[in-house]
Amino acid sequence: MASPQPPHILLFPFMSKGHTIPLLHLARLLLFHRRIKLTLITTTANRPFIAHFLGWTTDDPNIIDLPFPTQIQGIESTDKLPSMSLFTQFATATKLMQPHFEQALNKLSNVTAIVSDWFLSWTLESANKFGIPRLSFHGMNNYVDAVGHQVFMNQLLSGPESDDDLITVPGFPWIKITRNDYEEPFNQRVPTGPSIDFINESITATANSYGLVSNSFYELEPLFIDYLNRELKPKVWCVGPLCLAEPPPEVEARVDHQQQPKWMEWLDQKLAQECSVIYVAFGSQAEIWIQQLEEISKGLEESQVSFLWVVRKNDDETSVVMKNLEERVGERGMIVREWVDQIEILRHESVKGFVSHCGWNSVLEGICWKVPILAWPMMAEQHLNARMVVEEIKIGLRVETCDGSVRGFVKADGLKKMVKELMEGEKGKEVRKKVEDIGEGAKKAMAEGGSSWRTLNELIDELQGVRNSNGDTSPSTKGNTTPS
Ligand SMILES: O=c1ccn([C@@H]2O[C@H](COP(=O)(O)OP(=O)(O)O[C@H]3O[C@H](CO)[C@@H](O)[C@H](O)[C@H]3O)[C@@H](O)[C@H]2O)c(=O)[nH]1
Repeated sequence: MASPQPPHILLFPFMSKGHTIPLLHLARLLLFHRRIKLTLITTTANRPFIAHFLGWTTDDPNIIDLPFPTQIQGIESTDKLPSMSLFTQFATATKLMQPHFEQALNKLSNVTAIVSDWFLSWTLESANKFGIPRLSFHGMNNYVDAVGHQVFMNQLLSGPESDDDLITVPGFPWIKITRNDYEEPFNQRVPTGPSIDFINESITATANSYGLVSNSFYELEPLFIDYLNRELKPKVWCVGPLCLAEPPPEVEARVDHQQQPKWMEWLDQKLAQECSVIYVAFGSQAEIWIQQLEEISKGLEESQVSFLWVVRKNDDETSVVMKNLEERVGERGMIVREWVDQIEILRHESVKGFVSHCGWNSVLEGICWKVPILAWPMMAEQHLNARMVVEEIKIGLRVETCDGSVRGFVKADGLKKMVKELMEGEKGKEVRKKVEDIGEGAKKAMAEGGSSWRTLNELIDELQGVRNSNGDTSPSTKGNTTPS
C-alpha cells in the first residue's frame, strides 16, 4: 500500500499587516513545528515580506504571487493607503484576483485545504470548484463575534438610545455596549452601504466554509467560543496565540547578526538604569489627527515616564510635533518613525506598559509578553476589543476621554493620569498580575499538549481524513478556469 501523502496546505493572507502577520505565524507553526508542505498565495509587492518572514529566498517556488488589481494607485497593502476611507474599495478589488487564483490552483496538486483570510470571501467559490475544503482565517477574537451576533440578532443598535447610552447584551447580561462601540456605518439604525455588503459577504462565506481558524486560545474566552460553536457555523478552531510560534533558525540567525536598531539599544540603556518604559503604538492602520498627536506628546512629556513611541504618520506637521517633543524630553523618550519588530520590543524586560489601539494582534502580543495595556481604541472592532481587555479579561485600563464617550478626544491630562496609574498605581498592579496569569495560560495553550497545540493537530488529522475520503484532486479532475 502506498504511504499516505503528507498534508499540503495553501495559505492566502489578506494584504494588510494585521491580517498577514498572524497567518505567517501559523505558517511558521505548520512548516517548522509540524513539517507540513505549504504554498503561500500573495501579490507581487507582498512577496518579499512573506519570504523574509519565513526565512525563504524571495524566489522560493512555494510562494505564488498573483497580479493585484491596479484600481488603487498600485498599492498592495492597506498600511500604504493614503486614507482608510479607501479600505472597502481596496478589499473589494481583490475579487478581480479570482481567475488568477484559480489558474494557480489548477497547477497545484494534492492541496489538502485552503486557509484564506475571512476578507477573501470569494476564495470559497474557488475552493468549492476544486473540491478543496476552505477554512476562513479570522484574526479577531471570539468575544467580538459572539457579542456582535447578539447585537445583530436582538437589533440592539436600532433603538432610541443615544450613541453613548449603555445597552445590555441579553445573551451576556454583564456586558454593556454602546452604539459608539461600532463605527460608521455599522452603528446606524439600518446599516447599508458597500462596507456593510463587504462584511456580510465575508460573514456568509465564513459560515459556508469548512471551519474558522481563530487566533485565540480556549482558556481565554471559553464562554464566547462555546457560544459560537453552539449558535453558529462553522466550527471554531482556536490555535493561538499564533505570535508564540518561534521563528525559523534562519530568521533567528539573521536577527543575531544584524546591528541592533537604535530603539533596542535605548531599551537596553533603560534596563541598565532600572527605568520602566511604556511602549506606545497604534498598529499599522490607525489614522491620528494632528491635534490628538499634540495631546499625546504633551501627556507623555508630563507623565514623567520613559516612553518609546512608534509614530506612523510621516508628514511635515507631525515631524514638527515630534522634533519639539524630542527636544523637551531628551533621553527620557524615544520616537521611532519606521517599522519596528513589535514583539522584540514587548519582550524587552524594561517594557512594563503598552498604550495600544487594541488591534487583536497587539492585545495578544501584550498578553504573551505579560505587558498590561492602556486601551485606546481607534477604529474597526477595537472598541469592543478594549471592552474585552478592560472589562472581561481585565488585563488593562482605559485612557480617559474628555467627554466620557468611548470615541471622545483624549487630552494630555487624561493620558498622563492613566499612564501613571498603569505604571505606578494600584489598578496598574491588579492588571499586571492578571496579564501575568493569562500570559502563562497562553504559553500552556501553545505548548506541546496544550489546548491550541491539540486543536491544530486535530484539525490537520481531520483535513487529512477528508482528503483521503475525497480521493486525490489531480489537475485533470479540477475546475477548468482561465483568467479573463
Ligand atoms: O511597526 C510595526 C507596526 C506593527 N507591527 C505588527 O503589526 C501587527 C499589527 O496588528 P494589530 O495590532 O492587530 O493592528 P492593526 O494593524 O491595526 O490590525 C488590523 O487587524 C487586526 C486583526 O484583524 C484587527 O484587530 C485590527 O482592528 C485591525 O486594525 C502586530 O502584529 C504588530 O506587532 C510591527 O511589528 N511593527
